[in-house]
Amino acid sequence: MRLPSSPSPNLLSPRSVAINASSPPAAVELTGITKRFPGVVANHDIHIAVAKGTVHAIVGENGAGKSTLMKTLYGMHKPDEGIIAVDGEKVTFAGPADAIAHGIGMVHQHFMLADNLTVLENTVLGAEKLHGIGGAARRKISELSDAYHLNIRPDVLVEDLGVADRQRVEILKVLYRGARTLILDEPTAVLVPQEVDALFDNLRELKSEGLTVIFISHKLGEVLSVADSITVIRRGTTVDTVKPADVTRKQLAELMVGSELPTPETRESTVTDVPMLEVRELTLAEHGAPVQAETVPAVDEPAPDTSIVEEHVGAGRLLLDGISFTIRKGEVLGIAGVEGNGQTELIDAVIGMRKPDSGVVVLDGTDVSGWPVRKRRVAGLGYIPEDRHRHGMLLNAPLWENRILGHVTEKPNSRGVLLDIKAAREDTERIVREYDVRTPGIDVTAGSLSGGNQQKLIIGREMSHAPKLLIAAHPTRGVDVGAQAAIWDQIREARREGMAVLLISADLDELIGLSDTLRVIYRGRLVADADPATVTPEELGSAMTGAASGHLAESESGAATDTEDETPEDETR
Ligand SMILES: Nc1ncnc2c1ncn2[C@@H]1O[C@H](COP(=O)(O)OP(=O)(O)OP(=O)(O)O)[C@@H](O)[C@H]1O
Repeated sequence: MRLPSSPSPNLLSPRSVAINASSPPAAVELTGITKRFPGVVANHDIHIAVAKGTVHAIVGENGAGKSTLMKTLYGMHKPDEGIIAVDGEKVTFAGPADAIAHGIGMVHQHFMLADNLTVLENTVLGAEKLHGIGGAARRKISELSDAYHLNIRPDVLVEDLGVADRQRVEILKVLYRGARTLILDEPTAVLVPQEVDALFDNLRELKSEGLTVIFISHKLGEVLSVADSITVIRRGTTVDTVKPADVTRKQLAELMVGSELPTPETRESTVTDVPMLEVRELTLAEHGAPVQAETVPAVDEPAPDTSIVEEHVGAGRLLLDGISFTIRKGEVLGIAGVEGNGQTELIDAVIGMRKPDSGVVVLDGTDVSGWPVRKRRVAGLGYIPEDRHRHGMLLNAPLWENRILGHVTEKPNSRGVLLDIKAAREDTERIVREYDVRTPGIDVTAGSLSGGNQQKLIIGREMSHAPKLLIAAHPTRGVDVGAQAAIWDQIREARREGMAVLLISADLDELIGLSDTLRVIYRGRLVADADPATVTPEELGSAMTGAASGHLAESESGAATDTEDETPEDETR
């Protein structure tokens, strides 16, 4: 074991936890787990003991082997070596059904809910034998919701729920199936700070009832605040299990990476006067329904009721309601908002995937409103998509083909009208090197990369074309702290050379740290703006829920103050 600085005497080695004979049996104990894939040892001699009634975090770099380990524990992979014990009993799982039968449940990062079904229907689906599909099931759901303060009603439609509620439905589904140990894969990645606090309250509630939670996270501050124990995995193996009180964030990061972390550079403004993207009065109504403007708080009205913050924009309402802004060369415009408030539609309209009902998109002085996606891409638009599995990658295709994706007609991928496979392959090798994509080679499928490494490949691809405008949706979601700092540096470097960036992120530290200008989107409208130099995540979070509007950074108390509505031209001070 090696701690980079000031080792603490209280650090527990994973083995010492595992063999402590006086403790009650661990909820879950993994001993000597090894899992190999072709060309990769994803897990090697893993030792973890998770004490009952605790929250146990698993941290590690992208590709360290966290998801593989959790999938093994959940019966999705069969370990090549090693023992899994649940409540002191050795078990083998042929599949997730076996894991569930032993009280182990998993909440995946990508929710697996059918939007058009109710909470009840989603919950009983595949588990009809437990409590049927009617009254008994409804009662059980209400009981669980009350017992763990999940605040979920059985008869609401999932499509009417916000992200945090959907996550609670996933947790409820797992509890409904009798889980006593819950595995959560990066549960906070999609949540705003207030929602993270609520989730952590739920986790504490579960813990106080004797349940056990194992969660994967890249957010070390959160890990330190909620976990009872933290296991660090590096390059496939457990390097340490520590108590949060015994390590600092920096020590934890260094345990993960095995070296000093890069320090982020200091900021200097590179914003020019040259508009790169001008968006004027973009309006988009939900398809097929009568258009009725959603009332949002006028800047001089009192703050609205925040109890409805997670309500999604409903039928017939405007998904985008007169959105106008300008991003200049060398400027990062960050847009903060609770997911589902128009961010996706805004990106779709700018990139050309969705046609707005009205409004104009001007890229580098040219009106591109009627242009298809491909033409906008060639004109200099780069795109880091929100959902890399749906838009950014072909999971079954090798890395080098994914490098070509979206840039078929551009250099180095093509020469004239012909594909230049050799050059594309060489360039993929370069991206793998420069962006530290951990992979056995460029011929493996993108689907076999860990989530963070997929993201690094997409960023490398998009940055390679030196876009004039980069649309970056959650660019570092699922990416470890070291890679996050590297990606931020890449974006800053390109910005210094004149790239404009439209940044959408649920990570408020990222938004504040990277943006030159900040706007808040709420129910399809830009309702507030803030100075990234002075605004706090809490102030921003509050504006995101519709509780504050206007210019956020001028109030001494930290609460928002109101300003006059602005014209598009003067919006990007
Ligand atoms: N099905 C698979 N086939 C081949 N290789 C795989 C497969 N699943 C994972 N791997 C490889 O195993 C290693 C560990 O991946 P894993 O997804 O467990 O990492 P992780 O720690 O969860 O990373 P991240 O933080 O990026 O999600 C990586 O090198 C990955 O490419």
